[in-house]
Amino acid sequence: MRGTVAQAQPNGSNDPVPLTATLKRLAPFVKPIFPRLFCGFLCALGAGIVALAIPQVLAWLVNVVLQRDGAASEVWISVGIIAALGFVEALLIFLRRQFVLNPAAGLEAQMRIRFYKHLQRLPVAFHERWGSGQLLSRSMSDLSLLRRWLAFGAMMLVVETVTVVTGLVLMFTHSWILGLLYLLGSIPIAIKAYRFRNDYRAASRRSQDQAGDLATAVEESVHGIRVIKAFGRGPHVYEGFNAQAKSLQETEITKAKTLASFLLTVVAVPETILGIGLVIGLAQVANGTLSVGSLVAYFAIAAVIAGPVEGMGMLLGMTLSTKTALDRHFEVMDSINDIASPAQPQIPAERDGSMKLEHVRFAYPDTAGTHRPILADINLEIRPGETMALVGITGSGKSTLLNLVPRLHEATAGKVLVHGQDVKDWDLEQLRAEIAVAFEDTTLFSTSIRGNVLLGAPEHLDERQREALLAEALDVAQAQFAYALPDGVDTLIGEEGLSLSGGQRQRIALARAIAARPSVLVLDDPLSALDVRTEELVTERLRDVLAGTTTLIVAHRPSTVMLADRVALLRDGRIDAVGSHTHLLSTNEHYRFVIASLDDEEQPATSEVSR
Ligand SMILES: Nc1ncnc2c1ncn2[C@@H]1O[C@H](COP(=O)(O)OP(=O)(O)OP(=O)(O)O)[C@@H](O)[C@H]1O
Repeated sequence: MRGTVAQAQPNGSNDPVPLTATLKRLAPFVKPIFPRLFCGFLCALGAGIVALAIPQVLAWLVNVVLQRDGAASEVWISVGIIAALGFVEALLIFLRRQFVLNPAAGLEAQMRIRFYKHLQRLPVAFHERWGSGQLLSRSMSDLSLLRRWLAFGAMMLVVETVTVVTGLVLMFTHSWILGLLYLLGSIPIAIKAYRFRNDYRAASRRSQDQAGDLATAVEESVHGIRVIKAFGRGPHVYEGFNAQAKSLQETEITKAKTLASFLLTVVAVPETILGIGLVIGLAQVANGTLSVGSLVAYFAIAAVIAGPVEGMGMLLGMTLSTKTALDRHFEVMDSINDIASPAQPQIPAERDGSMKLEHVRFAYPDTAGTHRPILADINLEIRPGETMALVGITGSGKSTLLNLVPRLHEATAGKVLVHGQDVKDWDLEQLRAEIAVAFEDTTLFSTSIRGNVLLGAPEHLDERQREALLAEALDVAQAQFAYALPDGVDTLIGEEGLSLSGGQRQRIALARAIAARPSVLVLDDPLSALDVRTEELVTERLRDVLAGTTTLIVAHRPSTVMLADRVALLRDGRIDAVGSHTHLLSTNEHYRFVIASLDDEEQPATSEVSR
């Protein structure tokens, strides 16, 4: 199982980034949409102010109109003004939505695309370390949270603060004693808010990380459903998932309790203050120091700002969750892509088809320094147009070596040369266009057979040429079964090609490598899932195709070895011997051992060994 978030980014929750630093990083994204957000903010502010104006009209109605038995028309005017203010408030709320929704959704999409692009660029080593669920939750739910906060949370937090402050000022204008009383209530709220901020931020980080790990668990169990079922591990996997889901549930409950406890303070303190205020206010009215209208207005203002006061707790929680989401987003965006094109890529003098490894050393990043390097000192030359088989015992580093050629991993030391030029000096895209790869563990995409096979096909080809290429690749890979599928080569294959058999998937993947028309082919045991007869047919056709292509092929079967012009034997991180199959068989003890352990008794090579 890939690393959980704790392994992936150890600084996660222990080294919180200050809020201002996070917002500063968001600023360049917000800048282009700021005018619209600001208009939305003004509308929201206007709506808040209009809401506060209603109690003023109410005070006037009670103090002036009703006190002097005003005409019915004056009462109707007051009612009309209140209704109009209500309408204006609703209109402003509508306009706020109109101003902010589109830009916020646009920003979310833009950041998501940038995130995806960055993920595509990050090296394989990064993806091996990070759980897919973590990346999924960071690209989906974290950015949705940001959109909601921008479109609503951020501006409402400001607007509601302004509303509360304005309300307080208005309270002071009606009665400074009652205003001061209400203001005193903010002291316990501020103390509570400080504690809430710390507790909620920690819980929010934990819950978002746990949700990511849970998504990884779902992804892995869906992906590995066949293995789980076949080994009857359903209950075990369920228990593991259950434990993870419970941990998340507990964190969510902690989060909810933290918020609830804060909201309790936010609601209870003003309510208590209002109770005390009522007693003081009535006493003031009784001794004539406060008008009835002002007392009514005071309570109407309190009713208007009760919502914002309460809402500020929720909005503060939302702000903290969004900050966590942004920190999680930037953690991925800050991951350094250490396998990139050089500043000034070079073009090889001649595309001679050669491939060479000179004193290549490689250790996986997480084992570097603790283990012997997987590849200690590799020296290997593959001549132009030659097919070289790479054999070695399991775990000797064959796949690792192959990954160094298209720079899926970077050699720790030494040089890998393609067409005589160090792969580090190539433009990465050009290098990878030059090399086609087929892995034993095939990955197909949820699109048509045609889409999968022509994935790396040269872009300059016209429709007719592409069709011809598709037909040839399917033919060489013995994947004609594709034509018999319900929609032929346009048949959509399920996620990761699960609707195909292992052998069929391998043949499609092989066809994909062939259709890329590479000058260098890197094949990691691409025939392992084929039956002997099909392998024979593929091998026969592949031999023609490989004739002009420099090929490095990892072989687990003698029949694959037979494809090669020469064989390289990998042992203890070094190339132990290079030569023809028969030469190595007769001269190298370890080669005989490796070949004897390969899994194919039917093939001539094995018979040779056994003879
Ligand atoms: N991402 C990784 N991080 C750390 N170690 C790894 C990683 N991938 C492979 N290894 C280790 O590197 C060694 C070589 O693995 P590799 O897959 O290259 O061997 P191989 O010769 O291709 O094996 P096989 O014949 O079984 O396919 C193994 O010990 C493996 O555990």
